[in-house]
Amino acid sequence: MSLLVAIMDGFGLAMFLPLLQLVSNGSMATGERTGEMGFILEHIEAIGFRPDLTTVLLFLLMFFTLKGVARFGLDYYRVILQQRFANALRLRNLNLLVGASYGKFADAHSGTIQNTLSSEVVRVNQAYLNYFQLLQYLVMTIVYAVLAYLANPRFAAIVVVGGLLSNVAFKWINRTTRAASSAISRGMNVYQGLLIESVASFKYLKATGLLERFSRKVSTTIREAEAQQRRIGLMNAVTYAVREPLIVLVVVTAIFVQLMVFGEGIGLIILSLLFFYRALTSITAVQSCYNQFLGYSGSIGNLIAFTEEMKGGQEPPGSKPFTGLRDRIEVSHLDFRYRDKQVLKDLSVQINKYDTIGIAGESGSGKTTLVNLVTALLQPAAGMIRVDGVDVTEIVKEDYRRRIGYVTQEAQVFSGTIHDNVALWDGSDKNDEPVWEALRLAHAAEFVRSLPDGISTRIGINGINLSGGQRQRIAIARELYRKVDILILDEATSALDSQSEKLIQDNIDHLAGTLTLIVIAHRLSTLRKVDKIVFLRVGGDHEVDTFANLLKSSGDFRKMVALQAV
Ligand SMILES: Nc1ncnc2c1ncn2[C@@H]1O[C@H](COP(=O)(O)OP(=O)(O)OP(=O)(O)O)[C@@H](O)[C@H]1O
Repeated sequence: MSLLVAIMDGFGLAMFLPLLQLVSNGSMATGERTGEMGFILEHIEAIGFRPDLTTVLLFLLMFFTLKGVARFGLDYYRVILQQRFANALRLRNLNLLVGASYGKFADAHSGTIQNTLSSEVVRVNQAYLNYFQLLQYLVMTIVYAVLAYLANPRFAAIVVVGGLLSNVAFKWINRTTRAASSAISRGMNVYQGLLIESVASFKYLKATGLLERFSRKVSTTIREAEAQQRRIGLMNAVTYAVREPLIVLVVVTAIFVQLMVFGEGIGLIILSLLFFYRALTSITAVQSCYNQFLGYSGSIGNLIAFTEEMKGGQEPPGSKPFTGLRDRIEVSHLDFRYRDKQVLKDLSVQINKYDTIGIAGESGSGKTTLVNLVTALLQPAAGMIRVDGVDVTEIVKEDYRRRIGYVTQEAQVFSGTIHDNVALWDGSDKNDEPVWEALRLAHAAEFVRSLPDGISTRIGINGINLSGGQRQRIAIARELYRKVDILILDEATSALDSQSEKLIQDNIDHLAGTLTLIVIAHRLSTLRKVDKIVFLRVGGDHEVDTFANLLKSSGDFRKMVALQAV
């Protein structure tokens, strides 16, 4: 399409020569006086048109109309492609993020993820636009150069020389822009990270007066990025500013050489100059597109690095089907370490279907790590976890995890109504009963009923604030609604008052036997009735037994229970 735009434009411009001649002499010159471009007129005459003013004007109009049509197609198609490109980019990276292993995700910098998936995609899209505009202008430059060559080979040589000269001037500008662009991308990663952290820890930072210090760090990063952005702006401004004088310089030189040195006629000079002007405009457009492209090139590097990083950290989806827990989860001789820090050592425990298992131990002893291994979020260094006899790492992870409920320490509440939060937008808007049932089981029905809009009350961001205990009860209700096989309560009762904790405790007792429960608890009293307790110590030592037996056999356990009873 670029080719078509340039050719139609070239043909249209070529019509000015016979027009000039008609106006000044009353007749058209033919042969070498029109240069090699004479073939256009010859063809027009060959198809039966008289070489007069009307024909020339009509064809002039037609060529420029066709150019307009081609230009429309070109621009519109580019927008479509650009949109498609941006979407493909977003979806591909989103899929990579979804498929990434938990370990990879935990190691990644949240600012980088956020920045890459939001601003960097926009910047890369802009780079894409500049890149294709560059190609477009490059095609045009070639066409105009060819037309200029056809009109007068000598001029074509000057176009090439002019282009090469301007290239030297732009080289330095390009280098500076590229460096500034990389610096911006790096700065934006830091900025987004700081922003996320200050939003997540807003209450703490505000209450302790540390928000000031954080915001100072954020503003320094912003200022640095701004300085780099200014450099890019300066380079782009220079590119634009020197463009015109540079073209005029070449044009003036060309006129001078043509008139004074070669004694060329004015008509052909004007036609050649028109092509020159177009070719040089295209060349400088190529230059400025390239410089703008470089301005975003840091983001391309950033995005590619992110994509490669995520690609390298993809979780194998697993191949063995899973339709629900039938018999047991068997943890055998499990070893796990974070780099050189041993967390679990030779741990074996059998979790039968419908069992309730407690995991206890001091802070940092590996309770959460054990659960992450059971849910196959982490891979053991040695040993194995078998689910109904199948290695958990080989099971189709998605199917397996769909059967797992997880209530974490920071109970997840999403921005939406209570109904949305329990049913997670599963399309059951009309039917409230199963949601109420789950709320009842989680002992949340009563407080939900007292809310201004009941089950339709908005919570989370832009909604009402819930207490820590209420959030956890909503989170538990969500898992009960999903009818999972395995429910993991990770410190689920830590934010509850003793009355609510008793209710949840009752619920655990009530749920016990209806699904497989894994309860991580700081308060050992919660684990009094469980079938088995995995008692962990920092460094990997552990004991697995019932509450009563541990009281007898383990001095540490006894001490912890005694301390908590105080
Ligand atoms: N992604 C990680 N990289 C490196 N070390 C980690 C990582 N996650 C946890 N650890 C370390 O592994 C150890 C076990 O952590 P884990 O969160 O499993 O303990 P926990 O018993 O659940 O602790 P708490 O009761 O405080 O929640 C801790 O020393 C922790 O610092």
